[in-house]
Amino acid sequence: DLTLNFYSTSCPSAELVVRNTVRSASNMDPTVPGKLLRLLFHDCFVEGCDASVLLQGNGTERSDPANQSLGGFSVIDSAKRLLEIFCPGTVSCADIVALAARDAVELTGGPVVHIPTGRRDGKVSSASNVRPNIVDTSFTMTEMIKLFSSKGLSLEDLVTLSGAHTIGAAHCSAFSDRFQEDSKGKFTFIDTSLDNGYAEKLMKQCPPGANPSITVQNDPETSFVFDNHYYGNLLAHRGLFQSDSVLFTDSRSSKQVKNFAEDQVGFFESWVQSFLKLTSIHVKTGDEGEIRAFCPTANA
Ligand code: HEM
Ligand SMILES: [Ca+2]
Ligand SMILES: [Ca+2]
Repeated sequence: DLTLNFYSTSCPSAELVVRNTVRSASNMDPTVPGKLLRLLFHDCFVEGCDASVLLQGNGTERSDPANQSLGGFSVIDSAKRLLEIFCPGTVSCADIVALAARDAVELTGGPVVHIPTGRRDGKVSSASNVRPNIVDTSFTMTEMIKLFSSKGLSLEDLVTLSGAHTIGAAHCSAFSDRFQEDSKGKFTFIDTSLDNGYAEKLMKQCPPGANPSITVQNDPETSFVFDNHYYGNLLAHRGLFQSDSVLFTDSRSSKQVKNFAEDQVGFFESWVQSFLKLTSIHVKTGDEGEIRAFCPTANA
């Protein structure tokens, strides 16, 4: 099992080193926290929270198109490099990913979460495991509930963890399925439930043929602050992805969305619980897996 302060004797500075690395990287590049938080999600949903998402090479998870827009790898590598100096062969990459995401939330104003550690690094990473385990923005509510429940996460966890979209950014391609090109080459929004002003703004930011590297902010007013503003957006019909909007349009979750929009403390309390569940999915402990020496490759 995971335990609080797993490294207290083997590597007392472990959590501090991760925190300082995340802090200085985020100070230099404010897009870092969003990247680290999403990296955790994509790690934990595929093979559990085991750093499988970090492995490089042909046919690994990282090579799957669904993972092309992930980032934050260099921050994890920097923390690992330091930890290998202080306490060689001790702190897993899986724990670094979880701690870094936890710190990213706290650094952007979100709740403090004390997470247990002791995760071991996996040796399996296969691109073919990515699609069946990662939610696509086109998923229906029922499909999302089903996938989350296969990870031990409830509908309430789904609504809470989607609140991660209060920070970070997305590429135009991530929501282009909500646009439609008419016969004159004019783009319109298919999804008429979307706020008009917001839809127009998005279409301006992502014109046809736009540079594929352009990103838009998930939560335009406070995209660098971990707050409950995301839920206010959903109420105002300004959810960026179809999978965000549906949380408010579906009667199974609309009440929770409304509650969180009105009550940031309630959202934060729920976040702590759901984040603990997310970071515990299928963890490897004891003598399972290994402690990698270098996060992008399994030990020889
Ligand atoms: C519930 C279904 C979810 C879907 C369909 C979804 C989908 C997406 C997509 C398409 C992007 C944009 C990626 C890009 O174009 O660069 C994104 C960004 C992001 N997602 Fe999610 N996501 C979901 C849940 C989550 C969860 C549970 C978390 C974490 C707890 C999360 C954290 C993030 C973050 C922080 C970003 C911003 C990344 C950045 O700034 O680079 N998402 N998500
Ligand atoms: Ca994994
Ligand atoms: Ca925000």
